[in-house]
Amino acid sequence: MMTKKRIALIAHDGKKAEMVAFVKDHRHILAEMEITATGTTGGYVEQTGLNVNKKLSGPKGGDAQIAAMAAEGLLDGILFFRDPLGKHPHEPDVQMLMRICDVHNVPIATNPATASLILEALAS
Ligand SMILES: O=C(CO)COP(=O)(O)O
Repeated sequence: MMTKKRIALIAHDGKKAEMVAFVKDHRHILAEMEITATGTTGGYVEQTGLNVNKKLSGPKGGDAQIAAMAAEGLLDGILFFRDPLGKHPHEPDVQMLMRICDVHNVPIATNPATASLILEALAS
C-alpha cells in the first residue's frame, strides 16, 4: 500500500474563502492525504468534512509549527494562500516558513494555480 502524502494548508484571512473553494474543488485528492493546517484555516477545512490535524492559529505560532514539520521532513507539500494585500503581525514567521521550505526543498504553493499543480503531482 502506498503511504499517504502529507500536506499542510494555510490561508491568510483574506484568502480563506479561496482556500475553502479550493479544498472543495480538490476534495477527491485531499481525502486521500494526511492534512495538517493552521488553526483557523483547519477549522474551515474541517467543515468541508475532511479530517485535519490542527496546529495553533498562524499569529500564535501555527506557521512556525508547520515550518518545524517541514524541517523535520514530515511534509510532502505546503499550500499557503498568502494575502499579498494584507499586513500580518507574524510576518517574520511567514518569512521563516518560506525560508525553511527552501532550505529543505519542500514544495510550497502560494496561490491556487500552483497549489493545483502540486496536488496533482503528489497524487499521481
Ligand atoms: O495566519 C495564518 C498564516 O500566516 C493562518 O493562520 P490561521 O489559519 O490560524 O488563520
